Amino acid sequence: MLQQTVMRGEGIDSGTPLLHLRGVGKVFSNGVTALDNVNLTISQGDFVSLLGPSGCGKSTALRLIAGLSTPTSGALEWQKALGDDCVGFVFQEPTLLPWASVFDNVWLPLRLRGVSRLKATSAVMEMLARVHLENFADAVPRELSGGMKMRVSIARAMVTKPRVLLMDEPFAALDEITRFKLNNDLLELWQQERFTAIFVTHSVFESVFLSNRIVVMAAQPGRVFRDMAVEAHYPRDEAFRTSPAYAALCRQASEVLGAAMSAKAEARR
Ligand SMILES: Nc1ncnc2c1ncn2[C@@H]1O[C@H](COP(=O)(O)OP(=O)(O)OP(=O)(O)O)[C@@H](O)[C@H]1O
Repeated sequence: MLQQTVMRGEGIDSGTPLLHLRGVGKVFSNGVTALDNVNLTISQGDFVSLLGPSGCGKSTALRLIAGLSTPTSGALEWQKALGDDCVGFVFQEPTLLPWASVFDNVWLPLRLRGVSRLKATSAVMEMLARVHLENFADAVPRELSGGMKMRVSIARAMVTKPRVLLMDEPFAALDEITRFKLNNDLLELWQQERFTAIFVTHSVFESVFLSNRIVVMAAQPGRVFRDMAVEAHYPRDEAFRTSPAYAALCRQASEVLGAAMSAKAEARR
């Protein structure tokens, strides 16, 4: 099994299946087959990236996993029923309430569950500390950089301690240096909190840096092209980012992505 070959950080509970996608398909009413016969198992504690060209169904897959959409064929099977708080979602845009403070933005999911501001204080401040924003609780979004806004968005998604964090190209709009920092912070958070991460990206470099598995997808129809293990130890840091091992893994993933894109071209002929 793939997960057995993956080297993980100390104490992360991985390898137990959490979610199976069995023959999952999604055909939209306009006739587009966004996903065709997707078979995938996500294990507890995985950091899985969905990598592929535009239109290969990455966001559609994430929306199905989030329960925001239903498959037109096949089924998603969770090993244990997930409660309402068990899935967090981070989008490409941070989508913060512009008039509310950082604290109040992060409090929002707890507030919607009836938790008072006072009772939420320790959870909110703990989450802000985890994303290195404990000194910005009273700031409003316009006072923050793009990277800080995204940190708030991650803190808001994590404040309910979800078991699964779904991220749809959360760092795509950020400059490269900010993106590197947020990649580091996200990995640190993942190792501390031990959630399962499913991360959509177009970036080979980001997927290799973050993930223990990369699901490379092909388009037309959207499908899984290759499920690759990223065989590198956590924690991963700047030394890893500049290592020959990282470069070799990026080259390997680029080659698979290239093959997935040619598979698309062949399917068109
Ligand atoms: N609601 C919808 N109705 C009709 N077609 C849709 C809908 N949502 C997505 N599609 C189509 O399904 C296919 C897969 O879309 P999806 O957004 O999942 O791909 P993606 O890999 O996330 O793309 P990108 O990387 O560009 O965001 C595309 O051809 C898209 O146009």
